[in-house]
Amino acid sequence: MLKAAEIEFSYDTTPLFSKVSFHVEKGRLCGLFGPNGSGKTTLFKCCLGLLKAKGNITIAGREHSKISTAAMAKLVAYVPQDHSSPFPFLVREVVLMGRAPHFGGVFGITKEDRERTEEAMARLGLSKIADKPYTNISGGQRQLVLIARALAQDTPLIMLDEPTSSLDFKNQIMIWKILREIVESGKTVFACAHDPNHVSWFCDHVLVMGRGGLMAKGDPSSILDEPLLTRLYGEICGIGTISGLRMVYPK
Ligand SMILES: Nc1ncnc2c1ncn2[C@@H]1O[C@H](COP(=O)(O)OP(=O)(O)OP(=O)(O)O)[C@@H](O)[C@H]1O
Repeated sequence: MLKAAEIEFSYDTTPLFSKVSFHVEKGRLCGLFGPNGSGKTTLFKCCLGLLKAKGNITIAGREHSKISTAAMAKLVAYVPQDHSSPFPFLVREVVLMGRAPHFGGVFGITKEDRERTEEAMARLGLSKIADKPYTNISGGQRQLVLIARALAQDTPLIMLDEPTSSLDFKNQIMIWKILREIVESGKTVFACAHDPNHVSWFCDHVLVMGRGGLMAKGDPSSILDEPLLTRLYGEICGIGTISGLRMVYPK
């Protein structure tokens, strides 16, 4: 679904990362894991064409630089790490914006657009705050609204940058379960995550960013082992099993 070959990007004279190659396969949930500042958001922005990288990126078999903005909006939904709006749009209006790539010319907003908006809000438990201004809700609620907007956009690929960073425990698990349902319906999800447990519990595949590029990729439970976590964070992580569930815990 998303293929990157030999990607290199620099903000200044020194590359932040180079030789980054990976494949996010269709119908899979791929995690992007790595320490603060390792370049995960930057790599996402390169994949989305928001930053220009060296190398080759294809989405759904099409070379990324040749995809128009309108076509890209039907292919990929992006949930940024944080977002604020200067305008007091209602929650419902922000979610409806996800439908913009589907608005039908003179027909404008259709019944289907409105139904998909209501469905996405209901799925994320937002219906009760649908008429509240987006500027007057909490950071966690804003994060849920952006995820709802991406679901309403109904694209084959969804990219989420730390989608659960502002959420309480219940909502974190709800989001990961929804992401699983999405991939089980045939769509593809690529998500940055900081919690190794979330990655190993919910992702099919993981890419690990280290200093200068990718340091590992593959099956999360075997890749995120103690030696790798020690290389990333020092000697702070142990790995055990509780009720059959693999658990990374602080030593
Ligand atoms: N616009 C920018 N100009 C210059 N340097 C930048 C810019 N944006 C990010 N950086 C630098 O690039 C590096 C990677 O940043 P990036 O946000 O991609 O990391 P990240 O892995 O997503 O981090 P985090 O986990 O903290 O969100 C950091 O050192 C950051 O300071």
